Amino acid sequence: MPRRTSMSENLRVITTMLQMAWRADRTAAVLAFALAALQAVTQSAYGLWLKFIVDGPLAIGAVGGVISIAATVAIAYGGQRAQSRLRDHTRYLMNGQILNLVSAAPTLELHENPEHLNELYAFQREGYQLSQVLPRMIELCAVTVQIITTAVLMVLVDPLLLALPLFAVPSLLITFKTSRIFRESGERAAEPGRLAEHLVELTATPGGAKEVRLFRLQAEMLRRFQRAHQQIRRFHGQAQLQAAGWSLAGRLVFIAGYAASIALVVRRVAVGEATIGEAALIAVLAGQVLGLVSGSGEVLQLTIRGLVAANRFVRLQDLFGHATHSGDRPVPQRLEHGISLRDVSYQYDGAAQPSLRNIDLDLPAGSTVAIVGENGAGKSTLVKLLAGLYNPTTGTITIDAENLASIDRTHWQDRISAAFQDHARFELLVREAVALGDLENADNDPKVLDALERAAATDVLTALPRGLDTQLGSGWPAGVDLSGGQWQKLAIARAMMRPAPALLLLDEPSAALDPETEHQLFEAWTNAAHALRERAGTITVLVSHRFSTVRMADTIVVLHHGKIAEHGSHKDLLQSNGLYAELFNLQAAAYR
Ligand SMILES: Nc1ncnc2c1ncn2[C@@H]1O[C@H](COP(=O)(O)OP(=O)(O)OP(=O)(O)O)[C@@H](O)[C@H]1O
Repeated sequence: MPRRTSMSENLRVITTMLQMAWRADRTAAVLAFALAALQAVTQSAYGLWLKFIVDGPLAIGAVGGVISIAATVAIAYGGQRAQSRLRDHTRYLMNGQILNLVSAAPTLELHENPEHLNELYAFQREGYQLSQVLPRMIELCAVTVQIITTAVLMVLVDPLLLALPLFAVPSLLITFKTSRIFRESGERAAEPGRLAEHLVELTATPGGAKEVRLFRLQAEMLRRFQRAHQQIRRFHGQAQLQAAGWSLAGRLVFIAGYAASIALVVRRVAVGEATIGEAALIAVLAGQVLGLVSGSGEVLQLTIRGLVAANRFVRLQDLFGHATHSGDRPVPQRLEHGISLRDVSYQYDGAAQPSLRNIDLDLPAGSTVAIVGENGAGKSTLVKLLAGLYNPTTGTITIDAENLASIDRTHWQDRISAAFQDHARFELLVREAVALGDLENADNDPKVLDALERAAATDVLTALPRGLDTQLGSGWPAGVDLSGGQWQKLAIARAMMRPAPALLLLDEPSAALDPETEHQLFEAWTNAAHALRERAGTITVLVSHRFSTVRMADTIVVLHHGKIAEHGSHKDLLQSNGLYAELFNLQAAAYR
């Protein structure tokens, strides 16, 4: 449900936007506000200028006329340029801030909370309105300046003329009415609009395009697209007709007031109480009043819409800003003892029951640990807890006796390397996609090649047209797409970039590879981990469903419904003849 914002929240939003403008481009911000105010004054002064020319005291001549017009045009043009520069710079600054905030949060909880996701989604859709807030606020200031100067000039001629704006009030109210008509028609057109967008996307993306061709769906897609568009046009057409009727009625009321004002001034000129110049002044001002009153309504509405988006931005800032706080204790350079979990449970936000319960586990420094268990047993959740991507709901995780909750989370994550089954596909150059695993070595080709080798991914490289310089992703010029397994090998290579992490997490990173390759990879990693035992005390954690690989680990942890069913070496677990022995024998029998 949309929540109401308080006055102090609105004030904070406005201050944030003004600070943002100042930081984005202070010259453009000052110019935009100053020139808008100047433009408002010159517009009102135009009538005054006309009066003095008609009544004679002002003789500016042709040169003076040209200079005044040129100055007016320069002010208007300069103001527009400053506003659009300010809008662009603020938008970049804000998008950068959102990206920074969202990715700076060390845990994933906010990314999985539906309420926060809706907030983020709505912001992404409305974000463009944010760039309208400042220009609208500037316009609002300008309109206010113009209303005041216009009112002062009118009072000077005849205080009765102040009644004219009252005739413009129906037009102002009608602006609110018509914008409601358009908003409602927009809401009704949203569903066919989304459908039309979805149909275009389906035919344009490789996955959809394949099926559209094979099932010969082109004509059907076009028919559905046209039907959706007819609906959209009908909604918009009805709204436009209704709005036009209302606007006409409002204008007729104003025209009656306008005619009465002119008649009033003409009568005063006839009886010698006013000059012809004053009549010209009122004709100009009265014409501007309608534009001012109905225009300020429109600007006000756009400002409100922009402020709603700005409010969301401030809330996201609070939400993600708050989530970035973590402890400040350092991570030991070398793991001496290892990682311990004591009575750790984890329940996802909104989940009916915990995904992990009362986990007690020691991962000694320098060891290799395999985690096995059926789908949904809690393996990935355990991996993410170790990575500090979630905080345990209860219980503690300690790193060499230091509680993970008091360790600086970003430093801990700097000391981890990881590869996941649902890895990211970075559509960059191959070199960059791998080197992201250790930005300090982004330009170090020998390190990138070494990481590719340790990921058994050199075959991916040799098949690519430009080696490390190949652009990934077929949607980019000269870009190439890779198979699922090849993408996975690059993700593993990324994890291999950090030479001596404290923790190497491998969550089914080789599920798309054949069992033989996975076996060889884990064998190499186990040897490397043992070699690193003295230097870094690296703990290697592997999640896999393949028992031929898992058996190599020093410790195997068997998870069952979120609990540790048993743990120990392959030999010990086979001897104890529990769940592990049962699963191992089942898989071995299937391979025989
Ligand atoms: N983001 C989430 N929100 C809510 N529940 C989740 C979330 N992620 C996982 N779960 C639930 O937590 C439980 C453990 O999931 P987890 O991904 O850790 O299992 P897993 O052992 O890695 O499974 P798999 O072998 O299928 O990858 C499951 O019941 C799952 O439905």
